[in-house]
Amino acid sequence: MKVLKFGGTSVGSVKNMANVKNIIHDGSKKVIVLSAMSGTTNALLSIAESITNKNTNEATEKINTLHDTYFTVIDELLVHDHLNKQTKDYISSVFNLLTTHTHKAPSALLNNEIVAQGELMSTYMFNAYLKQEGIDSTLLPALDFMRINKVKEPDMESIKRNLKEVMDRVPEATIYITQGFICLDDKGNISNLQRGGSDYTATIIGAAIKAEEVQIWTDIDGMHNNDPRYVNNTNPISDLCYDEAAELAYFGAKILHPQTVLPVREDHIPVRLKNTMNPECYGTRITSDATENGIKAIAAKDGITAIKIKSGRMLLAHGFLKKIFEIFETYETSIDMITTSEVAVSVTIDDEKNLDKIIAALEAFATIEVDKNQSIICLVGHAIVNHDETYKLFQILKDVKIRMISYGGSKNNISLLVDSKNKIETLQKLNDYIFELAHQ
Ligand SMILES: Nc1ncnc2c1ncn2[C@@H]1O[C@H](COP(=O)(O)OP(=O)(O)O)[C@@H](O)[C@H]1O
Ligand SMILES: N[C@@H](CC(=O)OP(=O)(O)O)C(=O)O
Repeated sequence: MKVLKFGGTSVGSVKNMANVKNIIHDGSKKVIVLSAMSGTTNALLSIAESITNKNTNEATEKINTLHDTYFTVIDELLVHDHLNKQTKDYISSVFNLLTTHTHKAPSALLNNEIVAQGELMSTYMFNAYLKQEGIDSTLLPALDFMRINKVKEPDMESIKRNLKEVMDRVPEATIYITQGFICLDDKGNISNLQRGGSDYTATIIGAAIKAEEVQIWTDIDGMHNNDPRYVNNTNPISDLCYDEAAELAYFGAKILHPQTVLPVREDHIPVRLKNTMNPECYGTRITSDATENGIKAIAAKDGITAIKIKSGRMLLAHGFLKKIFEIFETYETSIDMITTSEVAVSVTIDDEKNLDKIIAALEAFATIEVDKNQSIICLVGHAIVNHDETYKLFQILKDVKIRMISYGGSKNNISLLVDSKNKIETLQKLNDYIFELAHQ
């Protein structure tokens, strides 16, 4: 069985939902994972924010605007009277729930419940649409099987058990539809797999049912070799190995949630990235096979803070790095990049929540300099550190100010840290040097 995940754009308009219907309607048994319609998760987060700020009128206005958008889509999507009415009744119940939430005390749990409604609405609507089109499908509520544990990782044993149970209730179904992104936490409260988490839902399900393939359907022809939102002349990559895909996703390639490949790599389940608007295109295939050597793709991750820890006297004394790492461990902050010199260590973090406390603790034995608004630019490719063409990367140094370089941490990754205001220029220049000029 295959697992097919369709993202926000794929279910974001009636035209795209028709494309999804055509893609899935081939008679083979499959699990379909849907995200919320594009824009919905942001709208729900914004409603939650108004509630947190105790601005009930603002929250109500936002709820009403979103409600009208949904009713317009339903009228276009569902021309069958009964299905139109039934779906509007369900969507109204969701918006009534949101309205009751505007009078409740703000909390993280309430926010999670609000943000979960996007996937609940899209799956309900799409299931009704398939019924209207004469296609048999069955809704599998993700909250009946998707669980995370105390450390917010998927609880695979319980997911496997619960999923089997809910699927066994309807063994005759050909198309199972479920919600991406949402889950229950270890206490049974509604939670989620973080932004973009529907990709992760798909591979978790893929691993749980030992799927033959997981397909991530989106609005672009697969993983491009650079960020198409900022760079001209990017191209899709046909094949990636799990390591390469994991590095790119972690370092900002928005097309994939950072954890996507983790659940499936052990069982060698292939992941395909495909374009809902151009299904014939090959897309990208992610497997365990090593691919050709050399720089394959570039991604960038924003919101990075660099911390320079200077202490001439103690730096190379043994135990000094341990002391530094213990501080980051105490404040549950992970380090992305690290570079060292005779007199200083520089590290980067992407979570500033405990920055002040971390600085205070480090200042007890070192001088600290902090640079905010940095971006990590990550170059990925099988064995790139040893490749003949990798020297081209260093041509960038004559044009762009680089704050840190990480080379050799893994054979497949070279990372640069630049000021975020130089990110686009750096990405474009790397694209020109590495992918364009290389072929002239
Ligand atoms: N390296 C990359 N390759 C392809 N797309 C990328 C890359 N980096 C960023 N993107 C962006 O990711 C978008 C698709 O991801 P996302 O918005 O999460 O889709 P969906 O809503 O289908 O889940 C693309 O439209 C593209 O702008
Ligand atoms: N709806 C969630 C989960 C998700 O994966 O969405 P998308 O597939 O559109 O990236 C979000 O916006 O974060």
